[in-house]
Order: sequence, then C-alpha cells, then structure tokens
Amino acid sequence: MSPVITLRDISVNKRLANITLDINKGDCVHILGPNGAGKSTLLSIMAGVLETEHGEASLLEQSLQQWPLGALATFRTLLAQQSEAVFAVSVKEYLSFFTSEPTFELPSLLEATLEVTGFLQTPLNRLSGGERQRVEICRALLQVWPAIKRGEALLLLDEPLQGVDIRHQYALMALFETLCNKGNTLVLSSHDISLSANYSYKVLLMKLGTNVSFGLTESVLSVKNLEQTFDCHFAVNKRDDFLDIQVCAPIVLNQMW
Ligand SMILES: Nc1ncnc2c1ncn2[C@@H]1O[C@H](COP(=O)(O)OP(=O)(O)OP(=O)(O)O)[C@@H](O)[C@H]1O
Repeated sequence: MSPVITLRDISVNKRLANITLDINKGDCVHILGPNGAGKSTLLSIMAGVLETEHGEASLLEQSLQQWPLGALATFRTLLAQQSEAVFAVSVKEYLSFFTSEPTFELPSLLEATLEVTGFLQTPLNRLSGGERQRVEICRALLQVWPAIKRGEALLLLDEPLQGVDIRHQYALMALFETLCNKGNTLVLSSHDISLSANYSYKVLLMKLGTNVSFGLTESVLSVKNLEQTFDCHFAVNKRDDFLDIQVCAPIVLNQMW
C-alpha cells in the first residue's frame, strides 16, 4: 500500500532542511525535539497549510499544493498550538460549527475521553487553558469524525497534551491508539518523551530543522539519538513492555550564583 504522506527533500527557509520520510496508513507517529526544532513547521507542511520552498510533499500520491482545501477538510484535521480564545460563543455553539450533523451530538468515545459535556454552555473565553485545549482537540476530531469512523482520517496534532491534566493525557493516548488501530493515521508533536516512548509506533526526532532519526519507537529512542537531539544525558531502560526514559544530570545552576 502506498504511503499516506510522502515527503521528499523538504526544505523551508532556515526552518526545515532536507526532510525525507513516509507516513503510512495507521501509523501513530510522535515528533520530538527541542524548541524551534521544526515540529510545528513540519506539521503545517503535512497539513498543506504551508508551502515548501524546496522538495515535494504529497498526500495520497497527490501533491499537497494541488489538494483543494474543501476536500482536505473532510478527512485531514490540524490542531495548531493554542491561541487566545476571543469568541464569547458557548462551547456547544463552537463545536456545532465543526459537525455536519443537523443536531449536535457528541460521539460517546470523544465524551468519554475529553469530558467536555460539563462546560457545553460555558463561553469559550471563560474556560481554563486545559479545558480549552480539550475543547480544541474535540473540535479537531469532530471536524473529520465521519472519516475517523471509516478509518480514513489524517490527524495532525501540534502539542495536543499542552495544559491537559494527567488523567486526560493518558485517556487521550489510549484514544489515539484506538483510532490508529482502526486505520486512521496520526502525527503529533510533544515534549513528553516518556509518554511518547510508550504510546507511539514510530518516533521522529528533530533538531535544527533536520531529521535526526525516524523509525520504530524503541530503536529511535536510543541514548545516542536522544543525547544528540536534546544535548543532555539520558538513561533508557526496558522493563517488560515499558520503556523507561530518564534525563540524567540536568543543567546545574548553583555554580552561577
Ligand atoms: N511564521 C514563521 N516565520 C518564520 N520563521 C518561523 C515562523 N514560525 C516559526 N519560525 C521559526 O522556525 C523554526 C522552527 O519553529 P517551529 O515552530 O516549527 O519549532 P517547534 O519545534 O515546533 O518548536 P516548539 O517546541 O517551541 O513549539 C524556529 O526557529 C522559529 O523561530
């Protein structure tokens, strides 16, 4: 089967350099890397909202530049990093914009994971940061829910765990795993290496706009690759099925006082 996303030698002015990789149907890929590594830029390229300067980015074997936005929106969704909520509309009204159903009904799988029913009547600009993020994830998934049910969606999520409490983080990881098992394709960025180590099939490590390593999670998250990417020391241990990643010797500040 041909890949869902094909990137060939992608470069964007000082932001991405010579990225080549394939994302396959049903993949659950986590992008990890320091601030400014190019994770959001790469997700924007994959979503077709940012043009490449050099190289070719394709979705289902068609150049991303040639996909009509209306067609993309039926199966590809992008969760961007959060911006300030300016709308005073209720959460229910806001979510209703993103569903094609005549009456608003939250799929039970989404409610079980994101628990947004309690604030459906609350104005969007009165939510806490984490509540707002849960609504935004709900919005992103609702937009392509019919495609998700068919196992044909492409979910591109930029730091979906940002601001989300620990219980909902684990619920989300389980949801993403379930969606990928149904054939949906997911690419997300994160700063939580430990969670990604245990909830992704594949990892892309990025640094300074380049691909440090891409492949199956366990082989990519080696001490060597992690140290090269993040410039700090790591210990990686495998216990049964659990990949335990510790950061050793963090930056010492006391000598600077
Ligand atoms: N709109 C923009 N125009 C020009 N340069 C940008 C723009 N947005 C980001 N950059 C630059 O591109 C580089 C990559 O940024 P990007 O947001 O992709 O990194 P990131 O890995 O997602 O970082 P973070 O972990 O901090 O979210 C950074 O050097 C950044 O300053």
